[in-house]
Amino acid sequence: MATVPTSSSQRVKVFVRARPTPYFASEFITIRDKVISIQLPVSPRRINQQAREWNFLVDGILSNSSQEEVYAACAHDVVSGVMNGVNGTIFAYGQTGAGKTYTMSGEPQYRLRGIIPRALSQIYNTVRERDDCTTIVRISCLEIYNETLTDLLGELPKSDQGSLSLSENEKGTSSVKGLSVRVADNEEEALNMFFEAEKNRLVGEHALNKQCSRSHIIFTINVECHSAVSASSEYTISKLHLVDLAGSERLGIADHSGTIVTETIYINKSLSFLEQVVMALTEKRRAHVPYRHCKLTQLLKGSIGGNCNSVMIANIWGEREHLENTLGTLRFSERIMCVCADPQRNIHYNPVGLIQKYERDIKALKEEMAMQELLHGKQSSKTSVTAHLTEGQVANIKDGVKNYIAGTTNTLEFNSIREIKETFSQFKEYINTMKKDYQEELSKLQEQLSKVDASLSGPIEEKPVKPTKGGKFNLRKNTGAASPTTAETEAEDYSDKKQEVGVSDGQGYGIGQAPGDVANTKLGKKRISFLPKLAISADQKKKFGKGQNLSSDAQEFCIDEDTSGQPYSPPSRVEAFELFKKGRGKEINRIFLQNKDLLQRKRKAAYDVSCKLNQLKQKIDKLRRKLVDKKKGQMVTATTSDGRQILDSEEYNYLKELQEAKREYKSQYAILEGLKLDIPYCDQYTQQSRQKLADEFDTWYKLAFIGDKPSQASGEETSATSSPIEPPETSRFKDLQSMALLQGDPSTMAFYYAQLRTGKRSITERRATIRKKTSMILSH
Ligand SMILES: Nc1ncnc2c1ncn2[C@@H]1O[C@H](COP(=O)(O)OP(=O)(O)OP(=O)(O)O)[C@@H](O)[C@H]1O
Repeated sequence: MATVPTSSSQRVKVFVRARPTPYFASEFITIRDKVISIQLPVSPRRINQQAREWNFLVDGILSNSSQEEVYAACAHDVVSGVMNGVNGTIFAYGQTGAGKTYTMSGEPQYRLRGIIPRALSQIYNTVRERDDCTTIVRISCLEIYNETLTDLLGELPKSDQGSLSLSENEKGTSSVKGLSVRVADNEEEALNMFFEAEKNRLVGEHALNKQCSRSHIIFTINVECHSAVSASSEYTISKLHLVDLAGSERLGIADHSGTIVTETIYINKSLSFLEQVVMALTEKRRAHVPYRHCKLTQLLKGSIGGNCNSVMIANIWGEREHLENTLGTLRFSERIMCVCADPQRNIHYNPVGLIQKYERDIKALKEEMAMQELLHGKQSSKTSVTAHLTEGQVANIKDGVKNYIAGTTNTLEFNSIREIKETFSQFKEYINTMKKDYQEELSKLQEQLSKVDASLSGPIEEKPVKPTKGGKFNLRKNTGAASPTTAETEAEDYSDKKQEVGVSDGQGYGIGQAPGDVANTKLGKKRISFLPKLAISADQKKKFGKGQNLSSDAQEFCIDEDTSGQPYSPPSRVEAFELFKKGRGKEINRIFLQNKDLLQRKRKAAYDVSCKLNQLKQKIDKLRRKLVDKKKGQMVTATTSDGRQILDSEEYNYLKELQEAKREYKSQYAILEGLKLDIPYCDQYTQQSRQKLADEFDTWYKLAFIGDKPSQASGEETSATSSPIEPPETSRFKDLQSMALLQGDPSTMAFYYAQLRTGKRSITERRATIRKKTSMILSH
């Protein structure tokens, strides 16, 4: 005999409910806690009769218990399990008149309602309490009478209904073709269905019961739960079978006639098949369980034990005349308690989620295979199914590396050796691209520097030249290797021209030895133009006045064909700067404007991309909301009869659009990241060229219009020129001032000009600083 599993959660549970009666055979039936003992009376006609006593241990004995108590003991936990996705079965077994229908359906009074209406109540209470879950409740009710299936909730009257047929899917689960499965949105709707089924069920009169059920009734509640808070593709579908079996008494066919005989045959048959199924289920070694012998066992396949919570209520009628039937019911109880159970949640996946899950599984398996191949040295680039990463995978890795470098993420995930390798190669590619960009920038910068240097007589070490006899200064050109092309060419030119001061070098400066005829710097003497192509007009000259305050050096650079000997004053810095930009500073000004323009374009592009990203974000949010709404809508309508969710074309389009928007968002985000990297870089170049322009202008202006005083050369330093190098604070301040000038605030120039005159800056030092800064940026 099969043994009863120790834990009640691992088997079918049994509760005995005794119908109240004033004639309870207490001398033969004893109830102690969970044990019920039956002692059959000794028959006086039998000899050598052994004492006939049986003890049955069950999960609970409900004697004189209210409907509420019965529900709490037998059904509450099963219904809770159903709400969590675990199937449940509660069925009443017992002889006619023992109270099965009273237990399952109850009486019309609310207080006396049975397990089915109470279960519906518990289900809807739970639905109301849960706001993290969207629940759909579907109801069906089936009657098995004489091996014929009847839909008790069918639209057509019983007489017009064709017979329903049973079918089995590939998993072996039985279903009834054509059975109505109705969605009940609330408790009231569900109770209406229950009452409708009660009304339609077949009831006959029996000697022992005026309202005798001549059929088995299976009332089924399907509960489908979807998460309302997460976009999980997972959901549960569970079913609760509430079964009111026909009376189990073994009545002799001879006791009846006609219809009752047929009914009795069918009832007896189906209940004995049920017993056989139960017996088979308790035998661990038995491979075949005879479910197919009758409709009842076919329909209850998998609902007794297995993965569901099963409870049997054994209804007994404890009067002396029913002792045999009571004994039969308790014996069946004992057997069914040996049926094992392993309750499990019924988790399902919607089709899209399922595809995604399969894709993930396939990917994981491929990676696993690749790892195995690699570990066993069998990696073959052509034969292996995982030989190459897909374009999408490579793009993902590239994005990951970019984000990692930009600091938007701190982790990189790998699923395989190939991904690790690809990540390294993406890093390498990134570094190479950066290196190339920097090299290009470096050569551009060097080119710019050499142009500027050339415009300032090449990479000059400007040295105060010893005053000539006339006390004039010459600029000596350094023809060293630092800027060979321009400088050397020019040096040759100058040697051809005997390096005469005052001969235009095409760059604005006159260089070389001063010819004897310009040794004197008296005003009114003919000078070579410092701005050869922008000769100062007569008006300008008038305005500037005559250079009486100019240094001898400035006088040298200023053109003045007017030899009237009138006093001469320098132009304002604003005016001079305009002239400078068109002449000597043309190239550096062009570079500065070019850098500034590039910076502005990058900033504008970054702004445009940010706007686009915001729009995309809004679109994504909107689509997500639409999908959630759609999903909720689907729960009511878009489901198949077996409870599977259908993805309609609208939802599919939303998903597609969402995917597209996400892809676009990702690519725009990558562009923005690139721009974010570019902007500081361009900004730095703009600042540098701006600074360079300001510096060159200062130098030019001082040399052209103010000049080093001869006293400096002779060692008579003034306070304004006492230090050749400005202290850093002054330098920084000056930088700002120059910037203010360049940013178009000329009204402040007088002030800045005065400030500038307080210190003298070394051009060589400034150039060295610029070069140092440049090399720092490039090596960064
Ligand atoms: N626990 C109970 N308390 C009060 N009345 C009960 C109880 N059990 C059964 N009865 C009464 O006994 C009668 C028979 O009960 P019921 O119809 O539920 O039996 P049954 O087992 O379903 O019989 P059948 O198999 O013939 O349908 C009913 O009138 C019912 O009200």
